[in-house]
Amino acid sequence: MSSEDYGYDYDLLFKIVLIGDSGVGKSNLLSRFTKNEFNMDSKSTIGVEFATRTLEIDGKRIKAQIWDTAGQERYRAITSAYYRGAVGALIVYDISKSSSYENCNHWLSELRENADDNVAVGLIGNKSDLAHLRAVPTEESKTFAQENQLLFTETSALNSENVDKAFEELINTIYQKVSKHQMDLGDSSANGNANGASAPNGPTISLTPTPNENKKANGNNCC
Ligand SMILES: Nc1nc2c(ncn2[C@@H]2O[C@H](COP(=O)(O)OP(=O)(O)OP(=O)(O)O)[C@@H](O)[C@H]2O)c(=O)[nH]1
Repeated sequence: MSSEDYGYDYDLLFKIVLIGDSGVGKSNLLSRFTKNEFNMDSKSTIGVEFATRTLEIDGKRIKAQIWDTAGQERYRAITSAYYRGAVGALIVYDISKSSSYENCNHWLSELRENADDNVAVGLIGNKSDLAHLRAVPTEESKTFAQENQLLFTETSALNSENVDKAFEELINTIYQKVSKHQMDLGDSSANGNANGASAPNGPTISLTPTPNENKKANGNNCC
């Protein structure tokens, strides 16, 4: 039976989390990728939000469910629930703010402590349109990414530069990990939960499919 027979509109669901300091542009990267929207006056995220976009790889419909939360410490009482079931993460900093880059070490440690060992991770230097205010050299971030086995892209949520590329590279990497895991298991888990990815007609790990595409999950409704 195919997943369509079960009434699902995707074959695999990947939970991806966005992390990074407040104001680096996480919410705008999410809205640019999922809705092609940008908001110059966006307010700090309160609670947790998510939005989805479905892509096709190898003829399979991959639904990326991307979670966004506030970078501010005072809103961050949800850490372990936020990371639970994530198969990918993007650590975002602002290329014009060196403190946001220096804090990437903290975000990487928090991710490693809370997420699955197999989680695929990308580093994003956002606001590349602010080249005249650049405070973080590209080469420095590239080296940091290589040393920590992270994908690396500089993006602009404002003018869309590399936003699709950054998300698609991460989703592709997750997909390769899932495919490899299935091959290692002789494909016996074709509907299964390689690295925590959930398939509609396989066992659901920590994420259940949602009926609505874009949801807000504030406070008690969250996680
Ligand atoms: N120039 C420029 N500004 C951006 C870009 N992305 C986001 N911004 C602006 O940066 C500010 C913060 O953006 P948000 O997307 O709310 O940042 P955030 O990381 O979600 O912030 P928190 O929710 O507080 O964690 C807003 O004024 C955005 O308009 C970008 O690529 N270029």
